[in-house]
This record gives sequence, structure tokens and C-alpha cells, in this order.
Amino acid sequence: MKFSPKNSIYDLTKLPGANNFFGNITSLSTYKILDSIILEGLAKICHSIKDIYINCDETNYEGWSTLLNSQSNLLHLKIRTKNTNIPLIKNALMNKVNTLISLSLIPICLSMNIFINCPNLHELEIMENPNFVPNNELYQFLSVIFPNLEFLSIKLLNSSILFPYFSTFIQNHSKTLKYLSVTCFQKHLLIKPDYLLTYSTMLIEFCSNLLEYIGPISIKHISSLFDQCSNLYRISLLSNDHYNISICSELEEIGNLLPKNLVKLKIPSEYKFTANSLERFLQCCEDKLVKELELDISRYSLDLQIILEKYRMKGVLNKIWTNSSQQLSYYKRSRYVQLVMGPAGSGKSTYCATLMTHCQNIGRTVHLMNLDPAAEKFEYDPSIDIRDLITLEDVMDELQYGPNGDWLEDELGEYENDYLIIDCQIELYTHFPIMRRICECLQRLNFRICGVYLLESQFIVDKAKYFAGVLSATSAMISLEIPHINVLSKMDLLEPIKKKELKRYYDPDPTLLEEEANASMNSKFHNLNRAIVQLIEDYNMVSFIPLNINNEDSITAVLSHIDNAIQYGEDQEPKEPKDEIEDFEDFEGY
Ligand SMILES: Nc1nc2c(ncn2[C@@H]2O[C@H](COP(=O)(O)OP(=O)(O)OP(=O)(O)O)[C@@H](O)[C@H]2O)c(=O)[nH]1
Repeated sequence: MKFSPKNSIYDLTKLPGANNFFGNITSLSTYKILDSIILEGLAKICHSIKDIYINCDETNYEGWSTLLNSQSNLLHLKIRTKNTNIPLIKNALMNKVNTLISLSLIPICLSMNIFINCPNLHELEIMENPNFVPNNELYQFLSVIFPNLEFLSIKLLNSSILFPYFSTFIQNHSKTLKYLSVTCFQKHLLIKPDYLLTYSTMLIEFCSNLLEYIGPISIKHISSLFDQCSNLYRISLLSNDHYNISICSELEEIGNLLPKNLVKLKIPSEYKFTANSLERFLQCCEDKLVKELELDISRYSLDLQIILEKYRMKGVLNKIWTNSSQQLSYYKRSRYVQLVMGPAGSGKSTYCATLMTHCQNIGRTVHLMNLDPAAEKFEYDPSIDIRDLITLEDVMDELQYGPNGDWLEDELGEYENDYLIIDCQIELYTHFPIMRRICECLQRLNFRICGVYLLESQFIVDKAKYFAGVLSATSAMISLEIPHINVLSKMDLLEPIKKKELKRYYDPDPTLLEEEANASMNSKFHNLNRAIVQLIEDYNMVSFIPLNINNEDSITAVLSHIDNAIQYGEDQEPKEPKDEIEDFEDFEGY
């Protein structure tokens, strides 16, 4: 059982049934929050926590200390904090860590000598601490051998003075290590060249068991790495330099020495090569590789694009990763769009702003796109703005002027994390075929589109307005031919009694509604009501999701319906070192 407490002033253990409910917790994590009352309460009833994740920068660790003291079988410990030393946690962990299987300290924030006796340690992730002067305890820790260590991830300062010690630590574990990641949380590693040479020699001499390697290697050792570590199936090289370095001959050599199971190769953008050497490399891939290759070369000049496309078509490259600023035009990754529609005042702009905030909070990148030349101000600056192409004055001068496909394609090409939210004006999809053209353009650019149609909840309880709303939503759905979700906006304004009544409309039975509508209308409208109900039934797609913008769960529910409609997340890539490095940029402020 997992438990992630949110901030609360209550002792949860006083709740009825708490012993049964919380007593079985095996995994506990807190995020940015440290509530001693909760943790001390849990300490009384939870004694079988195996997996602990402490993520906070506060200084009061009383609660965690009490909780850790009451545990006897810790297997996984993860700590993220900007604090440089946390003696309370250190004391609580004393003699409690010898059962650990995995340990992650980002950055190192405890005296490492408490971890010297962890015979079962299988995974270790540590980050150098810029404010933690290396002390004898750390050197001592780096001289210990953990007989079961298979996964090792080390994050360094860019010119780490500890690098040689880490290098020795790696060598000492070379027999068991399968996964090794040596990265830097700033953009560039700048290890002294002679340190790097010694490290590279060590790596190829001792670490032939590696299955995955992320880290630096001296240029002159690149081909030996491929030759000696023939079990590698994922390799991400990190440059140890700011400058461009030519690796033409190395690239050709690598081709001849490819580990046959290689599925991922990442070459840093500082490494340059010619189209000819790339072609020779890919030729070898075609001949030797058993599996398809995912290649991230962070380069995309036209000559390289043509060659890459040729080998992609042959299936040698299943994916081509690009860096953030540009994209390969043929790279068919999925991208996503929400077209937010609805009558004037239904809450479209408010919905867009709410979603932007929500996505920011959960760490999702989304961009706002404005298609309204008359728009004046936004809570979030649009990433793509029609006002860059056309002003309201232009529109008035030349009424025929609509969004221009070339402009749209140019703008859309810029985004790597492509999730766009487009705030649409009602005229765009009802009066002109422009929205359909935009949808076609987006689909050509490999966007998956979901229409999100907002209707005000207050109006919907009135049958006549319900029919009108459903017809306008259906008209948008039919004219655009894209997956479509109806959202009932402004639920926070609805009285509780009306909310109950509204539930019938979430997934309505049109026949019932027809009877109710007929009861309050003149009989000459009954045929019309019948025809509308028939239409709704034919499309069988009219249902509504309520949205209360003041309730995070409600926003999450709406977003997950939309994600489901466009299958967002289905082909998201795992986080790569580049992303991880960026994650730690906030440590630069130490
Ligand atoms: N209480 C509450 N007010 C809302 C909500 N959504 C929108 N509003 C208010 O309703 C009014 C119209 O909202 P907008 O987001 O501008 O609506 P819109 O659909 O973008 O309007 P147009 O741009 O004219 O088409 C504003 O005063 C908003 O503050 C909501 O969920 N709850």
C-alpha cells in the first residue's frame, strides 16, 4: 500500500479505522511537505514501511526522524533536499540501513559513513553536493565494495574534484555493474583531460559487463568502448567540451564495431561529422544490427536529413531524436492539440488559463495558441499568436484574409513538447471553413486533435437551452470530424440542488428529455423536438463532463478524458539524461 500525505494539521491516525487503513503502508513519500503531526502519528501504527521518499527543503525533520526510528526493514530510501546536512535523519537512520537495496541521495546530504554496511545495495544514485566539502567519510564510502551493486548513477559538478574517486569506485564494482550513468547537472562536463583519459581507459578495461552506459568518454577511446563493451544495448555519450569536435573517422570505426544488440545511441551535439561518414555508419548498422536503432545525433542539416530519411525508410532507425530547438521535418512523432470551442462567454479563455496553470503544476509542457486577432490580453502569453501575422486592422481592411497555412506550419515546427491549447472564436468553426482547414493542416503535421466544447452549466438545466447547446456542439463535431468532448463549465456557480439535477444531463436519455420538453412547450414544437432527439440519438455521442475550475480533481478528470481521446502519453519517451540534467538546474542556486 502506498501513501503520499498532503499537508494537513490532523493526526490521521485518530480517524476511525486508521490502524487497519494506514497500518499496512509499505511505501511512503512526501513532496515538499513535512508535517510532523502526520508523520509522528503514522510512526505509532506503521511498522512495515519498506520504501521511503523524503522530498523537502524544510529544516524540521522531527516527524521523519520519529517515523524512521519506528521502522525495522527499510529497502528503498530516496532523499531530495537542498539542505546540506540533516543530522536528525542521520541519527534516525543509524543502524537501520543495512537492509537497503536502493539508495538515492540528490544531492549527498548525509554523512556517508552510515551507509558503509549495506551488503544488499543493488542501486545507488548520488549527486555531488556543491556545498558539502568532501570529507573523509565520503572518501571512505567510495572505497567500500558493495558486492551486489548493479545500478550506479553519479551526478557530478561540472569540474568535479571527486571524479577520480568515483572512477575508482566504478572500477571496484566493475564485476557487478550493469547500468552506469555518469552525468553532470550543469550543461557541460569539464573534467580535466588527464582524469578523463584515465577514466576512459578504466572503463574499457574493466566494465565489459555493462548493458547501459550514459556518460563521457575521451574521443580516442570511443571505438574501444564499442569494441570492449559488446553487451551494451543503450549508449548515451556526454561531451566533455563546449566546442565542436570532429568524429568522422571515429563514427566510421564505431560502425564496424557495433554491439549487435544496440537499440539506442546518443551522440552529443558537440560531436560533428560529415554526411559521408554518417552514411557509412548507417550502412554498417544495416548490415550488423539485430534490432532497430534509435539514434539521437542532435543534428539536422539538410544533407544529414536526406541520409537519415533513407535509413529510416529501411527501418534501421526506428526513431530519431532531436534537440529542443529544431526538428527533423520527417520525424513522425505524435503531437497534440485541444481546440477549445463554445459560445461567447462560456468560459473558453478561463478554461485555457486554468489548464495552463494545472499543466504547469504537474510538470507538463503546454503552449497556448491564439487565433483571435482582436484578443487584447491573456493570463498566459500565447506561444503562437495570430496577431504576429495579422492585426485587427488588416482584418478590417481585407475581410477575406484567414489563417495562412505556411505561417502555421512554420510556427508549429518550433515546438518539441507539442501540446497546444487553441482558444477558438465561435465564428471560426461555425461561419467559415477555416477551422476545418486548420485541422487538416494540424493533422498533416501529425497532431492528434481533440475538440473541447464548453457549455455553461447554468443554462443546460433549461431543456430548450440544452437542445440548443447540444445542437451547436454537434454541429462543431460534425463539421470538424475530430474526437470531441463536451464540457459543462462554471460548475462552481451552480447551487447544490441544481448540481443534483444536472447529473441527469451528463449522459442524458434524450427520449426522457423530449417528454419533459414537450410537456412545457406548445404542441407545434413537438415534431421539432422529436427530430432533434432523433439527431442526438443518431450521433449517440452527446455526453458532458462537468468542470469546476476551483477543484483540481475536476480539472484532472477533464484532462484525462481529453488525453484518453487523443491517446496522449501512449508514446511518450522515457526521460533521458538531458532532461534529468535540466531537472537539477535549480541546484545551481546553492
Ligand atoms: N465562476 C466562474 N466564472 C467563470 C468560469 N469560467 C468563466 N468564467 C467567467 O465568465 C466570463 C466569461 O469567461 P471567458 O473565459 O472570457 O469566456 P470565453 O468563452 O472565452 O468568452 P469569449 O472570448 O467572449 O468567447 C468571465 O467573466 C469569466 O471570469 C468558471 O468556471 N467559474
